[in-house]
Amino acid sequence: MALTAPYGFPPGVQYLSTPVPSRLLSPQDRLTYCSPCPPSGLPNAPPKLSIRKISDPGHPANGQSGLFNVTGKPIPRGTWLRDYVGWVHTEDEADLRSDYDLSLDRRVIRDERGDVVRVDVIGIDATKMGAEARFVNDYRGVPGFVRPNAVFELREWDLPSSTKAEPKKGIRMAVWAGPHGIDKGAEICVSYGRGFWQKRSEEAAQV
Ligand SMILES: C[S@@+](CC[C@H](N)C(=O)[O-])C[C@H]1O[C@@H](n2cnc3c(N)ncnc32)[C@H](O)[C@@H]1O
Repeated sequence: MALTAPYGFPPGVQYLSTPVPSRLLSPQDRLTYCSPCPPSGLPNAPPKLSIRKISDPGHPANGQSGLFNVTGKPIPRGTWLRDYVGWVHTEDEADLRSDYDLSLDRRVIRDERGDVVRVDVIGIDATKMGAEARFVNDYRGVPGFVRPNAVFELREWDLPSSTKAEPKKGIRMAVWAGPHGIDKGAEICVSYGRGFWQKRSEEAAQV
């Protein structure tokens, strides 16, 4: 069944409910990061959010879009808001210029002595495909914000094939209401981390 994209979702971007794996992802990683999550696997019912065009010259993302709380009331702290879905890929496939790519998971691979052999990074890019969470802006410079009101954090649930002897988890990167909750009508803003903006200013200096 074709999914209906929410109002404000760009027609050129594929609307997803479930992350799409790169062909280079291992069968195990596909299962972990790209299995569909049934409604019973969600931490709470999805609160009503809306993608809105920003038309405030004082907003640093003026002219772009953002994601807003339209539940008509504050959203309590710790509420699950949305999963960050997109194209799930290996580190080598990361598009370093992407505005929608984030690190989904890091796995430390050790040898039999316990020494670190390498760290595998799994990324998720919502440039060409994604859902509402791709519209979450960074709080820096946004009028009224002194700190983010939401956070990125992993969540997991038991896959249907999971047993006590062999537990199997599905994992998603998700956006959650921060420790002070989200005010009625407020934009949902996270921190992308200083690294994101540092990289930006280095790129701008090279132009
Ligand atoms: C994941 S997208 C966020 C959604 C984006 N506003 C849109 O309409 O598609 C990340 C991009 O949003 C913009 N952005 C987000 N937060 C910002 C901020 N605090 N200041 C300036 N630009 C911001 C930057 O262009 C950044 O590369």
